[in-house]
Amino acid sequence: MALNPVLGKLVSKRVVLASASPRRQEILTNVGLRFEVVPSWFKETLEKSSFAAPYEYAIETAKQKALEVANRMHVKHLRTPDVVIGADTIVTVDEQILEKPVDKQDAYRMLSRLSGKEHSVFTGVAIIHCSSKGNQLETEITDFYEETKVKFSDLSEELLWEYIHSGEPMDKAGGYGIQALGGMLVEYVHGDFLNVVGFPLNHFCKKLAELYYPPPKHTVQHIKHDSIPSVDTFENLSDGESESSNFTEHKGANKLDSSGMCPSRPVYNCENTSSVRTGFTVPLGNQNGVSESAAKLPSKILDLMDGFKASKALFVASKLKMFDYLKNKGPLKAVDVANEVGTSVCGTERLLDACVALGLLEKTSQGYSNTDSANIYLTSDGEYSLHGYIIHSNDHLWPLFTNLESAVREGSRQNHRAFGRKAEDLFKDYYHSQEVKQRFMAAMHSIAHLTARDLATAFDLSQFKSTCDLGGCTGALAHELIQIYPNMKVTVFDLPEVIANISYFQPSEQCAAPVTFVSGDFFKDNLPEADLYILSRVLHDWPDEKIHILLSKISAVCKPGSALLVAEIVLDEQKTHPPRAVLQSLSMTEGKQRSGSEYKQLLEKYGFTNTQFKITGTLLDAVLCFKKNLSP
Ligand SMILES: Cc1cn([C@H]2C[C@H](O)[C@@H](COP(=O)(O)OP(=O)(O)OP(=O)(O)O)O2)c(=O)[nH]c1=O
Repeated sequence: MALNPVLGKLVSKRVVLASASPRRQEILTNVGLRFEVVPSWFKETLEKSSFAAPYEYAIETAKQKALEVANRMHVKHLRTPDVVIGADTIVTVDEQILEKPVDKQDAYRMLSRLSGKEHSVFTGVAIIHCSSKGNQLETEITDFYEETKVKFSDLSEELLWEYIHSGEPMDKAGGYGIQALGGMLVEYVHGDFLNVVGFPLNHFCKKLAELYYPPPKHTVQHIKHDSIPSVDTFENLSDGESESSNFTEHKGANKLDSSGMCPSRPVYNCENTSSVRTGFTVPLGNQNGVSESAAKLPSKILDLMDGFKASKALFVASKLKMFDYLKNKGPLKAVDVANEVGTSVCGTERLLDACVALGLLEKTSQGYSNTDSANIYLTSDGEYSLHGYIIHSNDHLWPLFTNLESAVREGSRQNHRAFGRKAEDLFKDYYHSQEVKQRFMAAMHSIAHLTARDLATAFDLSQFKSTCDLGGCTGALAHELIQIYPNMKVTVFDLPEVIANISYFQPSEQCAAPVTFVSGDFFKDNLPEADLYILSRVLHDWPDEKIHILLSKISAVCKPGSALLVAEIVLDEQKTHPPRAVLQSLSMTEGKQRSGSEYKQLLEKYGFTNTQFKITGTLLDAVLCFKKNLSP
């Protein structure tokens, strides 16, 4: 591939990306670059007014970020990298530099300044070549910047706040992410799209070409910033070494473009487009002082009012295994489904129609059949079956939520009202009644299996030789880890009652290395040795005293440099998003959901630093932190 010779120059080098930005990591990983991530501790506090131009500020910050990492690795960790890459992205509008917003108000201020205008996004990049002479670190610094112009549509107040509440703006310069929801705000992009996302890949490759393939001496005087070799000339570059032979073929740069990722189109307010259904009387006129806009259907509220009916329809159809019958025998008429399931024909027909209305089933003249999603997620043997979790929701969460009013009044869990027993007794029951035990494990397995790939790939975990998933239940995540990191030894540690029942959940095709299951209680027993510990959906469930016991134990067995991966839904700093986490809190377990800064603080208390977050926007986010190195 044409680009290989340039990036191939870095293959034999120890390359470090001095950035916590998941976007930068992704952009460089996508082109097959191998590197370690060591986020910089340099605080972005340079005096902006002391720079003649905004790009100078971005370049200097990038340089300082990279130098801090190079120095720290050299002095503290006694490991001198060959190349350290640092970057800094800023947005400028009306001669003002915008960095990441500090809170929602700040995001609001930034986005309202950008509304309806063109602005510039600058990324400064520093490539530092390091060497060690005696005890001294020697550096050679190359830097550059890239500018991209972006224009925003006019943004309504409502849209601005909806976007801010999505949580997306908070870790991004200018308060938006063009690669995700923020793409909807953008009218046009002039220049390198990836530069806006945080890393100007094209310019970076040209710089490498300049560094590693300097032009013949007699042409040096003709080289200017804007005439460095273009990417399509890279294939002609060769220095006689055959890099391509030891540089593995990799995927193309997956280069995002504004047309593919972020269609420029006007942003519509969904409330305005909701259709008026017949049967509703909507006061449209101005009678009785009711304005036209006040009389619009509040579709969100109406949906919430009906939400419980929809959930229960899904639960009951799942419990009666209707999706299983339809998968195996569909299309079926209501009477056939009723006969299979042993239910009334009229009740079954109503339930099937409700499932069609909810988009779970399809109805034709031949009868009812599953949608593709129903086959995958709703059948009990579907590839990513959520059946177990749906049954848990019906049998366990539904009765608890029925008592929500008492929970709010009393501030406590409602197990005694819902099940006639205290919470602890009930928890013990999970391991006494075989049926309840299987149900609970199936529920945990559903979510673990569905989220396993996202979690296993949220960070590059290839540096860890051994991993222990604490409370890893059926081993769904463990199996995925072995698929992705075949050299990793993975142990699942869970209660004996759980381990005794895992066989049903094991994949039919065994991986190259089997998962090891070890039984024990992570609050009481010794933990297996590992370089990486995982706590997935554990911390939010336990009170502070229990978390103290658990994290103290993990911290005690972790050697410096070992890591802990926490999988939870990370709340935004206001702790009101995403709704799934906030609604889960209502079940009033003794634990709680936490924001990013709360997780960081909690983990630091137990000696874990370098905390990195991967907000997946799906069911679980990932937090990776490392056990602090002892001072040299
Ligand atoms: C404008 C814009 C910025 N960004 C991101 C890129 C950068 O990650 C971030 C700007 O902050 P930076 O300070 O450049 O980088 P960072 O804090 O994320 O990581 P580090 O300092 O450790 O290198 O904003 C987007 O992801 N999309 C966008 O559209």
